[in-house]
Amino acid sequence: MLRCTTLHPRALFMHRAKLLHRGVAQLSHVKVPPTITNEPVKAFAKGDARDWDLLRASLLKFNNAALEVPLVINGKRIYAEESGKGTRAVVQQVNPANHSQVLANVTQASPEDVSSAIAAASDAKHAWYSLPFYDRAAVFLKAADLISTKYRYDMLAAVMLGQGKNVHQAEIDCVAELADFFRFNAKYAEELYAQQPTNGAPGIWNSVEYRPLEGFVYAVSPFNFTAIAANLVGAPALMGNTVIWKPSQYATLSNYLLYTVLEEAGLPGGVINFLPGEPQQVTEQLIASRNFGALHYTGSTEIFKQLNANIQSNLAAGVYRDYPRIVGETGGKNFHLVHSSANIPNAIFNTIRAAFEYQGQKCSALSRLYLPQSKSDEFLADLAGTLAVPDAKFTPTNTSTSAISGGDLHGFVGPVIHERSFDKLAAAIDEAKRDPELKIVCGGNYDKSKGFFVQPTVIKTTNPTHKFLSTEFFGPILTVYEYPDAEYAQVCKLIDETGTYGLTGAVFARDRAAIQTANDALRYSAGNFYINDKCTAAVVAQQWFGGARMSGTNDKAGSGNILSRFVSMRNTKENFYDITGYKYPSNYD
Ligand SMILES: NC(=O)c1ccc[n+]([C@@H]2O[C@H](COP(=O)([O-])OP(=O)(O)OC[C@H]3O[C@@H](n4cnc5c(N)ncnc54)[C@H](O)[C@@H]3O)[C@@H](O)[C@H]2O)c1
Ligand SMILES: N[C@@H](CCC=O)C(=O)O
Repeated sequence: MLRCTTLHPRALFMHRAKLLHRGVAQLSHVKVPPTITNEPVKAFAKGDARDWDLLRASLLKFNNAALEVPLVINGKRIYAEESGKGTRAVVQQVNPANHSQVLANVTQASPEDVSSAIAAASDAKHAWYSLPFYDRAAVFLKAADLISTKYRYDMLAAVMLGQGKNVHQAEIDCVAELADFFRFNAKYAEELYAQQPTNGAPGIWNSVEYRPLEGFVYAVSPFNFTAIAANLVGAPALMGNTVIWKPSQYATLSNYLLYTVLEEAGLPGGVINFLPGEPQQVTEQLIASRNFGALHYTGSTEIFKQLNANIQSNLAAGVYRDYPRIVGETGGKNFHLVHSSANIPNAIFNTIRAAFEYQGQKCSALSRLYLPQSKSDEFLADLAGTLAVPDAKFTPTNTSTSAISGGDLHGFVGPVIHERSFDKLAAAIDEAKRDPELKIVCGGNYDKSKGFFVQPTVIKTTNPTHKFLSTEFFGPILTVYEYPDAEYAQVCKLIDETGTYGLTGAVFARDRAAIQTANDALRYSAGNFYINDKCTAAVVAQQWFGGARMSGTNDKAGSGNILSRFVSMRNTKENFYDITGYKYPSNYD
């Protein structure tokens, strides 16, 4: 393996690419570091003064001035004011806890920029996939280390301010899960490449090459997890693909920071092209390209369905060279099922975390709860009582991120992401106040005067098929249905048949027969099923994540499986024996 560490990353990349064209020697079978393990989550407990100080310094940095965020195409930064390539709009990202604070002015891609990104992805392709795997993996392994060390507090601050997370939620996302994706993907890629044909014949050598897809990968990321954005771009790029990345307008600050970290880690220009822009316009243009090879999407179900339809229609019209791969993880209506044998305090605390941490804005968030009638009154009274303590109480001026610049960083809940979401949630709460089949157990307030705050709200319904039990609100609203204890098996069936999603779910019980009944009846109701644990917080490499039905293609982020969606295998057979005639033994005179 040739090492040349004194060159600038781009120069190093070009140098290595040239060597490859000349046939540089491969002198060892390099393995990914044996130390790969889950990144430890920092606690930010009361005594962790150094961590808090570093975090405050980073928060101040972003609080002081709005960042100008450019497009990055072929490694070149393009700002709105540059002339010569069409007109470009600018969109602002604001702090959802304080919507008068602008955090970033984000340049939006013009149609000419989209064309340039397609060309850049195509131009960078050969040199990138020709690099030894060791070199591609090194970029992502180094980026993971930069995130967990040098840029840890900046990443946390960007996510807390821009995406409305408290420090714990930011830690498990933009540090731990993000670093885990980059590190474990390298390990899984190595395992995938090692898979070779196992049978052979004398004189024959078979091998399989895991080619990147021939076209570019289009990555569309959601606002809620920076780690997911990292995996959406990182998984295909690691496998030798080039990527065009359209980040969410509500997460651009942290996403751009991630891009710059990847650059510092040695990512060559053109491999990942950072392309914020008007979603529909950018997408229509990209998926109309003959070079479109795959969609790697995470976001809402309706948009994914529409993208599927548009891609299939282009396919039928003969637009593409290949059948595009479509990998998408989408919405959920996740459940907790509590059996009468459950440890009730455990179920209550897990329910609060699953429904209300990060304001219910996780695809995995709990939003429907099924309680046995015998335990329901006790459960709901304790739940409401726990939510009423000052920490979790709805007071917009002292919730965690609402007062970030003022210094109160220790709350449990924060704002929802934007006004559209706030309005939708407020309308749902108002509807609950009017609907005779619904009763608000606790919560029910909202306020957008300063930030987009919705109080954690628990709503009881008497109707087992009420639309509140099947609609994804993506916010801190939990709907509860009380079932007769004797109808446990029927309620499993009810859960399975309510709604269109199949993402996450949990059963709480001590009785093993009850656990088994749920396990069996809910086999297709959740791609991630939990027993006596909350339905959120899957960890890379531990709980492989994703759901089926209308929750996505279930390719399992955090596992090696997803990498196989971004390669197209080529089998090579080499024959060491020459033949001396064309006839077979059976062809005799
Ligand atoms: N299953 C999972 O792993 C998972 C993980 C995170 C989020 N989600 C889901 O994501 C949703 C919340 O995230 P969000 O609010 O960012 O979702 P969203 O659907 O509003 O946006 C997702 C992405 O799609 C883009 N987009 C919007 N309109 C588009 C269009 N017409 N064409 C192409 N792209 C378009 C957005 O700009 C963004 O980049 C929820 O439904 C949640 O369940 C799922
Ligand atoms: N790993 C996260 C993914 C959340 C998606 O939005 C979880 O399982 O809660």
